[in-house]
Amino acid sequence: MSNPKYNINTRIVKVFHEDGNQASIPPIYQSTTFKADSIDSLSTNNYDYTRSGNPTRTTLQSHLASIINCKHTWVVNSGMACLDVILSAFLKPNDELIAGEDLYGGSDRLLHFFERKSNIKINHYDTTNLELMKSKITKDTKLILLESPTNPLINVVNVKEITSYAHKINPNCIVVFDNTMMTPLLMNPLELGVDIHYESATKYLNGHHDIMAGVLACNNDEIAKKLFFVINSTGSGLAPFDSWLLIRGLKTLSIRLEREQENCMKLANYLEKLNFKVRYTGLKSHPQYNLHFSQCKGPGAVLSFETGNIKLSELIIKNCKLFSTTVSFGSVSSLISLPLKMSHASIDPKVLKERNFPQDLIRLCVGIEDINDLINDLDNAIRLAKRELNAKL
Ligand SMILES: Cc1ncc(COP(=O)(O)O)c(C=O)c1O
Ligand SMILES: N[C@@H](CCSC[C@H](N)C(=O)O)C(=O)O
Repeated sequence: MSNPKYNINTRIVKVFHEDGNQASIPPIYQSTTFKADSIDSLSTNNYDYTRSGNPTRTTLQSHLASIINCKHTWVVNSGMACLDVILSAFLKPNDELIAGEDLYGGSDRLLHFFERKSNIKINHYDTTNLELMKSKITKDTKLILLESPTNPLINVVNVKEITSYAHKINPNCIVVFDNTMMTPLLMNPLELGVDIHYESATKYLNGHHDIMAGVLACNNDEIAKKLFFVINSTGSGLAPFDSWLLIRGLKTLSIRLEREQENCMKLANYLEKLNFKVRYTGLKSHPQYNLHFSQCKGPGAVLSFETGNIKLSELIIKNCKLFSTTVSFGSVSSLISLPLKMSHASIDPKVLKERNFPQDLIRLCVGIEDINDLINDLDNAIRLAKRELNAKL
């Protein structure tokens, strides 16, 4: 277990490492092989091949264990690789899995790939409905995948209640939590009882949209071993240079998030005043505001809003200049997107319709820019969009 002596804001900056040369910053071990001491042993520090382990990756993993305050972490080459490793490690044909109805599009796509390929039974339910969840979890439920707040509908799930109920019904049920939206600074899913916490480090943890990475965390030795087996066997461990960049990016996580949340809150208030239906856990109008703050320390910096008209939404996005039109979130710069056609386009349109996915939903991922510039950009885009829409009528 990591040393909890320092507070989290100190732990994210203080990287412990030893390289033999007293380098202040952990070096990049850009080497695939490590010389063995003899044919019967590995190198002095137990490395032989970077797929199995690399000192830069080890430094990052220990650093993340200290931030998350957990026993084991593994870093892999994307958030989706985390889910792939988990499903490969724990599911076999005919196993039953429960997941949310509005989980991230890429997760939905991967689950259904496993369903077709390995005959896993996947049931999607409204994970925000605790009673419904309790009625669906059985002793045959092998794995539950939760996300909160969900991307992009910003629904909140009662993680502690669902997890303890699942463990009561089936002590071997693995509850997995995707913490990409919150990061370890705002939420600690392992403390809420989940078995595996994973997140896309491509987002907030790295924060600069220049690497893909994923983090897996757990406290159970057996689970950690099974995860490592797949990572080592398939070679999904994060490369040394990307590990080094992630160590660097992590150091500013706290101050980035602070500013991003502050900006996001102001944008949410601005949009709510314009009478858009705004989904943001920082707003008292969010129906699960209290639940969210009972399990998280902050609202995060992703909001979504409905304009009531898909054309209007498209025109708003088109007219933004400072907000880039792109998928992803968690970067220092602000982004705008239409999830239906972008991040969630991998879900069958028929399924999205069945799940009442709002077609006009705009997602904002808020960065650290000056808030006045962000509000002006959006204000200008909304004004131009309304004018263009009226001209077309
Ligand atoms: C909530 C969530 N989980 C997982 C992922 C997957 O992460 P990555 O893109 O790093 O594979 C994403 C986005 O891609 C996401 O939004
Ligand atoms: N074309 C990509 C889309 C990635 S979406 C990335 C991110 N999670 C988001 O929510 O914006 C794909 O096919 O996965």
